[in-house]
Amino acid sequence: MFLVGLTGGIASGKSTVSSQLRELGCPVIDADVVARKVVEPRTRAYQLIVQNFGQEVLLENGEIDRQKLGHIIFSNPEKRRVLNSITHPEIHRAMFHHILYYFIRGYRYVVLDVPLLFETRRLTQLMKHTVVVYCDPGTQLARLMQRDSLSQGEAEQRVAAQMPLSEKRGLARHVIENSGSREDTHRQVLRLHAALDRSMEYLPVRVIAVATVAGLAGLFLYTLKLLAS
Ligand SMILES: CC(C)(COP(=O)(O)OP(=O)(O)OC[C@H]1O[C@@H](n2cnc3c(N)ncnc32)[C@H](O)[C@@H]1O)[C@@H](O)C(=O)NCCC(=O)NCCS
Ligand SMILES: Nc1ncnc2c1ncn2[C@@H]1O[C@H](COP(=O)(O)OP(=O)(O)OP(=O)(O)O)[C@@H](O)[C@H]1O
Repeated sequence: MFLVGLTGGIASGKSTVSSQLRELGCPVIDADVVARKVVEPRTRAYQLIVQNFGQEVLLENGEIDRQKLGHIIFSNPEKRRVLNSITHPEIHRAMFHHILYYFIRGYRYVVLDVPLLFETRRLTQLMKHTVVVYCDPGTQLARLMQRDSLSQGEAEQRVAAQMPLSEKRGLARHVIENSGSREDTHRQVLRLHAALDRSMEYLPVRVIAVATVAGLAGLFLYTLKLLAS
């Protein structure tokens, strides 16, 4: 089995691409969904968030007020670092369990939709394929402002909280250009899907080498035995 890291910038179109991949039958693990699960009330991360950010980041029903916490961490790098240090280990652990589930079910590869993939070197090293969903800065800002009802300043702050998208594009093995229409993106997703299906990288090179040598040795011994009899 091999892992495919799908990443990009905030609102660059990762969810759009990952849902198209899901429709094609690919298993996808969405880090944003996992991140919501690991901070549910009574979890370890939840308790640490309340300890570090106070009761004021809770809604009346006791859940985390994501909007409020978002406003705090996107305008303060130190607070963002604290939240990341609480949530990221839990997110990675939960994602590992999801990967194991797909491995046991016999999937050849799994797509991990992780916004901060390249910001986490350890995670990047586990990926056989990396895919960046790119869109131009103007389109990214406009889509972010519209989707999350943010002012231009707030949207710019959120974009600035991540590695520049142009830099991520330079690090990726595959790039999906999502500044145009969804149909245009879908055509690229079909090509990516075909490339992943063709990829033989799930076969560990060492296993193939050992199997080949063992096969050749067996054939050699068998031939010797035939000649001797
Ligand atoms: C700040 C929180 C509460 C805001 O929640 P909200 O529901 O409004 O947004 P959501 O979780 O859907 O995230 C939207 C996007 O924001 C960006 N983003 C989220 N967290 C971060 C972060 N710590 N640093 C930079 N960008 C981030 C990502 O591009 C993500 O796709 C939430 O994002 C969070 O708990 N973040 C910390 C965990 C994390 O790093 N998640 C990203 C996946 S690894
Ligand atoms: N090709 C496209 N044409 C028009 N709108 C698009 C296109 N791709 C994405 N969008 C819209 O842009 C917004 C951001 O897209 P999406 O949610 O897929 O991004 P994302 O990278 O998953 O965002 P985030 O990381 O912030 O959760 C959404 O409102 C989506 O509907």
